[in-house]
Amino acid sequence: MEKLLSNWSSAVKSLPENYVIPVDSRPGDVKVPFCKSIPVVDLKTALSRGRHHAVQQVLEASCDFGFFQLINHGVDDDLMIDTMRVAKEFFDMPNEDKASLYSEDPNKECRLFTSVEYENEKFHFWRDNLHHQCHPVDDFIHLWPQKPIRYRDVITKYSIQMGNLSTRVLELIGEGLGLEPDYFGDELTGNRIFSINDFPPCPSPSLALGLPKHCDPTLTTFVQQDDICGLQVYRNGEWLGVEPIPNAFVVILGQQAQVISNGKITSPAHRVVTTSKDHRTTIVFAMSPKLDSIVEPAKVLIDNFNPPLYKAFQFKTFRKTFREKKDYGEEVFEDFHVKA
Ligand SMILES: O=C(O)CCC(=O)C(=O)O
Ligand SMILES: [Fe+2]
Repeated sequence: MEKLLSNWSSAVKSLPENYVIPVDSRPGDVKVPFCKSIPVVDLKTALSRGRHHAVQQVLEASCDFGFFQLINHGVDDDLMIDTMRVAKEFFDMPNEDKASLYSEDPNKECRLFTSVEYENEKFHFWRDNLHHQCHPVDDFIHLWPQKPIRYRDVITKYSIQMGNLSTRVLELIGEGLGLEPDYFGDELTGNRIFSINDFPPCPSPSLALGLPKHCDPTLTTFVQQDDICGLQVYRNGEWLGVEPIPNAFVVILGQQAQVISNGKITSPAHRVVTTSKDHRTTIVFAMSPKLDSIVEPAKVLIDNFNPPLYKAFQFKTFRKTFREKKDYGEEVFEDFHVKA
C-alpha cells in the first residue's frame, strides 16, 4: 500500500532512481504533436447514412490504424462526467479508505495496485490503477469499492452502457469482416474489466513513463481520457499524440482482434507519458474472451490463399504468455504464430 504513488508522489522533488526509464525507451524532451490523421468515427452520423456506411468506416479505422476516436456513440455525457468524477474522488480518498483493496496478486478480481508488475519489474511506471471485473455486474459488485458511496451505482450504469457500446462496435467490425452475426458472443466478450488509471504529476516527465510501450491483450479497449494529454500511439516508427476530445472514447483494438481477423487488424503499440504539473486520470473499459474460451482466426477468413497466421489457443494460455514475456505484448505472438 505504501508503494502507491498517491501515498508519496506529491512530497518528492526529484524522480526516484527506480522510476528512471532506460535511455532507449524514455520519452526525453521531444515534443510529440497531436496526430491529425487518427480516424474520428462519428457513430450517429455514420449510421444515419446507412448501416453499410458505418460498417465501412469502423472497419477501415480498425484495419488501417487499429485505433480510432469514437464520438456521438450514445453513452450519456452526464454518465461519462459522473464516472470521471467518481474515479478522481476514489484516488483522492485518504489511504485508510483504499487500503483493503491493495493487492499484488494479478489474478485478484478487484485490486488497487501501482505501476504494472511492481514486484517483478526492473523499474517502475508512474501510475496507480484500480481494476475490477464488471460483467455480469451482480457477480462482482460485492467486491467493488464501497467508497465513494456513489461508486457502485455509477459504475454499474457505466459498465452496462460500455458493454452495449463495445458490443455494437464489434458487431460493425464483425459485419465488415464477413463474420457470422453472433460471432462475438459471451464466450469472446464475457470477460469485462473496468479500470481507472491515475497518473499524478511527475517530477521528471522526460525520464519517466506512465505506462510502457505495450499492446493490449484484450479484444477491445475503450479509453475515456480527461482533458490532459498523455496517450501516444506508435505507428511507422513514430510516436503520435492522441488529442483528448471531450466525450470521445479512444478505441484500441486488442491482440484478440488481431488473431480473430487473421491479421487484417493490427493491435497498435501505445504508451502513456506524464507531465510535471497536471494530474491525469483515464477510465478504461476492456472486453476479452473468458479464460477458458478458444480464440482462433475466424474460419470464414481462411482459405487456400489465406492460411491461418495464428494457432488456436485458450485465452488463459495467451494471457499467461503475455505476462511471462515481460515485454508488454510485443513478442507474445512468437508462441502463437503458425510457422511457415
Ligand atoms: O491511460 C491511457 O491513456 C491509456 C491506458 C492504457 O493504455 C491501458 O490501460 O492499457
Ligand atoms: Fe493499453
